[in-house]
Formats: sequence, structure tokens, C-alpha cells
Amino acid sequence: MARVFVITGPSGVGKGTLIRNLLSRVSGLELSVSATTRKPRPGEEDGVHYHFLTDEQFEERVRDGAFVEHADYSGRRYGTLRSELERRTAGGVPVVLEIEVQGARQVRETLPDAVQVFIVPPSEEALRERLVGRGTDSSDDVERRLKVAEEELTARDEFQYQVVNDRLEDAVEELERIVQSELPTG
Ligand SMILES: Nc1nc2c(ncn2[C@@H]2O[C@H](COP(=O)(O)OP(=O)(O)O)[C@@H](O)[C@H]2O)c(=O)[nH]1
Ligand SMILES: Nc1ncnc2c1ncn2[C@@H]1O[C@H](COP(=O)(O)OP(=O)(O)O)[C@@H](O)[C@H]1O
Repeated sequence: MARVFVITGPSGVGKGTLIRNLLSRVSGLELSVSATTRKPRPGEEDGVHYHFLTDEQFEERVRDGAFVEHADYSGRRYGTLRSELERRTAGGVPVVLEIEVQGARQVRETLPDAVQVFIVPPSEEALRERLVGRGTDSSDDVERRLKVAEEELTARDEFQYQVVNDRLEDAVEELERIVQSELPTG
């Protein structure tokens, strides 16, 4: 089975940004598109950014065992579809999962060979600035995410690799080094 890379860490730390950069640098690496019950943000497309599901559709997939992992986050549900993962890894394509901490813990149990990377903010203040600066979440949502972040940050030591996302370019390079070293050619 091809390599699975789990990128986790608090909302707003820069996971999405880092992964976009990583995918453009590491040829062959693909992102697993998650399912969620949250509403699409402007510009987000179904099947590209997420598979946007209703609560009923999500629950049906939980019952069918369609998820490798799933979690509740800030009042919404998120999960990795087995089909998204396996159609890639079965063909030898390495995959990145961008998921929150509870999901990453589940993957550690079910896919112990997955490489786990926790992205750390330079400070809690920087995290707040990034979440506010991104402009995609209401102030209530930002506060909810920061509250979850406090808890998530206490979990950083559980993870095999930790990358501080202070200067973006440095963090991208560090992440790329980790990924390359864990790939068969690395
Ligand atoms: N467990 C789990 N978490 C996910 C999944 N997809 C996304 N997430 C996480 O859910 C949280 C909220 O995601 P989202 O609403 O898109 O906000 P954003 O990541 O801050 O842009 C983030 O920490 C994501 O990494 C998934 O498939 N499983
Ligand atoms: N190293 C960095 N320095 C400053 N801003 C950053 C950095 N990395 C990401 N950002 C910005 O922070 C915000 C949150 O990043 P994003 O990738 O959406 O985080 P996540 O996917 O972890 O929620 C975005 O507006 C992004 O442009």
C-alpha cells in the first residue's frame, strides 16, 4: 500500500496552505477529499474541496462503514471516505489527509504506518490573526475554533513530526523534506 500522510493541527494554522504548496512540489502526491456536513464557503466546490453531505447522508455512510475515520468538529461532521483513500493507495499513489486531531488519533490506530505531522502555530495570537485574516468564518466560529485549538495544541507531542508554521516558505520546505524522506525514493 502506498504511503499515507496525515497533516493535523488547529484550524487556521495553515494546513491547507502548506498542503497546496506541498502538492505542487511533490509529484504524484494527491489529497484525499473529505466529506463534511458544513456549508460550502464561497468558491468551494462539491467534490473538489469537500464532498458536501446532509446529516442524513453522512450518517448513512457512517452506518455503512464508509469512513476510515470521522469526527465532530465545531458542531459539524467531517470524515475520510475509505473510497477516496483506497482508490489512490491501491494504485500506488501516496495520499495526504488534512484532518483534525480526533481523526488523526483514529488513523493512528487503524493505519499505524501512516506518517503523522502536527502543524504548530508560532503563537496563539498568530493563530487568531490568521483565522480572522482568512475572513471565512463568523466571529462566533473563530472563537469556537480557537477554543478547540487550545485543546488540540496539548496533543502536539503525540505526533511523530511537528512543524512550526511561522515563515511559510520555511515550513513548506520542512514539510517537503519530511514527505520526501518517507517516500520510497526518499
Ligand atoms: N477528522 C477529520 N477532520 C477533517 C476532515 N476534513 C477536514 N477536517 C478538519 O476539520 C476542521 C475544520 O475544517 P474546515 O471547516 O474546512 O475549516 P479549516 O480547515 O479551518 O479551513 C479542520 O481542522 C480540518 O482539518 C476529515 O475528513 N476528517
Ligand atoms: N506561515 C504563514 N504566515 C502567515 N499567514 C499564513 C501562514 N500560513 C497560512 N497563513 C494564512 O493563514 C490563514 C489560515 O490558513 P489555512 O491554510 O486556511 O489554515 P487551515 O487549513 O489550517 O485552517 C490563511 O489566510 C493563510 O493564508
